[in-house]
Amino acid sequence: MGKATNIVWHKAAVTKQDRQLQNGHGSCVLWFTGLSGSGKSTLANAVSAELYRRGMNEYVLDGDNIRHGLNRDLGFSEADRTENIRRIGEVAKLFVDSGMIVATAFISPFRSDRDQVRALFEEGDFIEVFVDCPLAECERRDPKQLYAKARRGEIKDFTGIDSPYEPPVQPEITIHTDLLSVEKAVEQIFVYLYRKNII
Ligand SMILES: Nc1ncnc2c1ncn2[C@@H]1O[C@H](COP(=O)(O)OS(=O)(=O)O)[C@@H](OP(=O)(O)O)[C@H]1O
Ligand SMILES: Nc1ncnc2c1ncn2[C@@H]1O[C@H](COP(=O)(O)OP(=O)(O)O)[C@@H](O)[C@H]1O
Repeated sequence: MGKATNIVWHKAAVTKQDRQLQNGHGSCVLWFTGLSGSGKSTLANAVSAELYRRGMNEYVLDGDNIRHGLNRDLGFSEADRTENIRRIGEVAKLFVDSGMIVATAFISPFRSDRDQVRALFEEGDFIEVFVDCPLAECERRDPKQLYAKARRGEIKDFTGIDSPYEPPVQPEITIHTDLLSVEKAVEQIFVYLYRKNII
């Protein structure tokens, strides 16, 4: 429950359906979740670039970037990660309402937080994409050298090392990035979007 009282929802003159009709495609959130280095940002951006190339309305919300602005007041405690994901869920909902296909790239390690976000959306609008990659491979990639720092004890509460990651139970899409190329993974996501008549 929010803190404010005496607020009344204002119905918009232009609806999500109006925008989808004008755009010629549906809107949804592709919610990429997985360990650091699993490939969330790479895939979110690759999908987004291909949607853009085909003339569709898309946007990427990325953990590292959002934490520089909107969520700069949040750290990596359990409570802060929960608040981080709650806010992004609300932002993603606005994007979906605006008729966009939005790709989010957040570790979002807690199942209950992801389920809370799912509950904000209409059936079918929330597409959980599990970027499944073994910790050993993420650590081998270590694109930002963060695992190395975490192993040396220079970063505390690092996901997969000393902070938990709860894998999705029934994600709409699972991508094994240790086995599949980026191109094939993008193809897999496009097949899903076509099959669901979103694009
Ligand atoms: N302690 C700790 N644990 C995990 N990740 C850390 C941490 N400290 C910094 N980073 C960097 O922050 C990125 C994760 O931010 P997110 O907003 O996606 O995290 S969360 O969803 O709130 O758990 C994450 O980005 P990705 O590597 O792209 O996942 C890291 O670069
Ligand atoms: N099949 C793949 N899918 C996604 N990323 C891959 C794949 N194979 C190798 N990589 C590499 O793994 C790293 C993943 O980093 P990034 O996308 O930033 O992950 P995350 O956003 O999950 O932290 C990149 O350097 C990327 O080039």
